[in-house]
Amino acid sequence: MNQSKEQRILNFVLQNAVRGDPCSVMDTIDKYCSQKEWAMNVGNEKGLILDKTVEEVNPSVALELGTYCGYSAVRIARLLKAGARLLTVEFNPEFAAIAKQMIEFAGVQDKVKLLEGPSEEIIPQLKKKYEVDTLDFVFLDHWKDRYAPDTILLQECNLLRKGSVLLADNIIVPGAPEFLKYIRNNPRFQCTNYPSHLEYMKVEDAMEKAVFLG
Ligand SMILES: Nc1ncc2ncn(CCCCCNC(=O)c3cc(-c4ccc(F)cc4)cc(O)c3O)c2n1
Ligand SMILES: [Mg+2]
Repeated sequence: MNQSKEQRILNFVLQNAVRGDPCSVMDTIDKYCSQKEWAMNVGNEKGLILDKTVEEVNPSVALELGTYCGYSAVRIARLLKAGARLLTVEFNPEFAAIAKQMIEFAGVQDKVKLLEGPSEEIIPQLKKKYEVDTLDFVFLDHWKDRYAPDTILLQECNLLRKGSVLLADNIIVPGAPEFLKYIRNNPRFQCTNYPSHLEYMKVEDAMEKAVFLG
């Protein structure tokens, strides 16, 4: 049974990155995906926008929707202060298994909780099952047509507080037009667009930051 692309990415990291060094893991994934096989990690250019946003928010509780191989989970977790945690949601069991190993190899497993399942099922469980009060930061990187309904669901579940920050990937490619329409016309959010490029490509992409005003 030949390996999946995601298994090849993980193996390349296990063989070439430095165990316990998150930056080494990120750089090794970026090297593989820019030189050998493209993959939908947020990448280093949009990754810097993610870094700046996480550093600005300095979240105690962060949520990521769409873990994939764990690249952005490692990227976010490495910046979290002592005691802070990242909950990351992935519904593809094969990707979740890869991400778990990636997160452990990077040495950030104590800060990350990987939740397997669709966002629409996990979000309503966050308060009771995962002891979340409110979310300081949310990174949206899952199905692009789930960005808007899940933003509504987060509000319905009282998971956002005044100042909670959402950051959405892929605003241009693949695109999240319904989310943009919803969030930019909603007076309860203050939006900022960050032009960038699709990971590992010269194609234009962008990220959108939305601060919940309460
Ligand atoms: N509801 C729910 N709950 C939990 C979940 N966990 C996973 N999923 C499903 C997520 C499926 C992957 C999402 N990501 C993307 O599709 C994506 C695509 C591209 C891209 C592709 C081809 C191109 F030619 C150009 C750009 C680039 C990106 O940066 C992307 O993030 C879930 N869904
Ligand atoms: Mg993405």
